[in-house]
Amino acid sequence: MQQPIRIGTRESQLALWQAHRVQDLLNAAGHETVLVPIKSEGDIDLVTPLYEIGVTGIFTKTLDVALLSGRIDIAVHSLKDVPTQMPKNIVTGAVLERGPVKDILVYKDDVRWMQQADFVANIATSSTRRKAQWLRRFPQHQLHNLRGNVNTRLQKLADENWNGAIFAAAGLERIGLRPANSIELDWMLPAPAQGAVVAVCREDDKASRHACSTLNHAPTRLCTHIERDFLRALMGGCTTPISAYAYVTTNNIIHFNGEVCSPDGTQTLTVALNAPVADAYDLGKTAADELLAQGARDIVNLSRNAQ
Ligand SMILES: NCc1[nH]cc(CCC(=O)O)c1CC(=O)O
Repeated sequence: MQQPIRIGTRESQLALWQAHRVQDLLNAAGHETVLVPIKSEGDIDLVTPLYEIGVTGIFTKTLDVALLSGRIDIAVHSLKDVPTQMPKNIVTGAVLERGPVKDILVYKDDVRWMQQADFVANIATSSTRRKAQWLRRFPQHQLHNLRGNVNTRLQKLADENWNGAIFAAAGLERIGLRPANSIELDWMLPAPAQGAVVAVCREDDKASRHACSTLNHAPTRLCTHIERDFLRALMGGCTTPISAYAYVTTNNIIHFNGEVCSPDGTQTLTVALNAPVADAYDLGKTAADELLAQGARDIVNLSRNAQ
């Protein structure tokens, strides 16, 4: 008898939702599955050599270790948390159809202050990308750090005397926690691969890779590939304000928007390109080359020095 496919997930509510989604899709395709929640960090023996072979992502490391050691067969991640360089021997099994892509502001009371040029709002986010774009638009505002999973962050916002906090719409909507007091930040360019979920497999595990392949959404995979290529080429550690969004229109054209920003929001370079789907695979790289030719390296280095 075949063993059920073991799907590894972190234990946060959002991570569990995403892993259940992968499980439902695999079950619908006729596979037996079991969820394996894995405590992140600390409670697992992280063997040094695994880091040396490139397991680096702070959010994804623990699951990748479990995958490489054979404890699970598939690991489910938010693709935006996955380092652009995948660990050795780990490959993409499927990128699911993308959910909501944009960032939202969850606010207290109201947001009339957004129209008041002299109002000093207190806004919480730990993302350098969100900080930079917010300061570019509202240079007088005060920004505050806000860490933890989305549940923790919502609670902190309720407890603190802030005017609002920034979240990915996908994270809150998936678990049904997007408050009525929230607005989409349509002017904010999202993080590369925001709103996309990936299932990764061991490279040599043909059965799991084959099972995953039916879950793959080709347009999402291509768009997020382009966005992540852009990020990789600009290299950008995870602390650099780099944003990217690619989407397909009905005439099979991919539209790409990318941006690199200084941490204080005063310097920005943007690029907008499009190409037919069939020719778009290297669009992210092309876009990054365009920004590098405009001096993007200097802006990226500002983030390095700011850390
Ligand atoms: N950085 C943490 C993280 N990773 C993925 C999501 C949400 C889901 C997604 O963007 O795909 C979040 C929360 C957030 O950014 O508010």
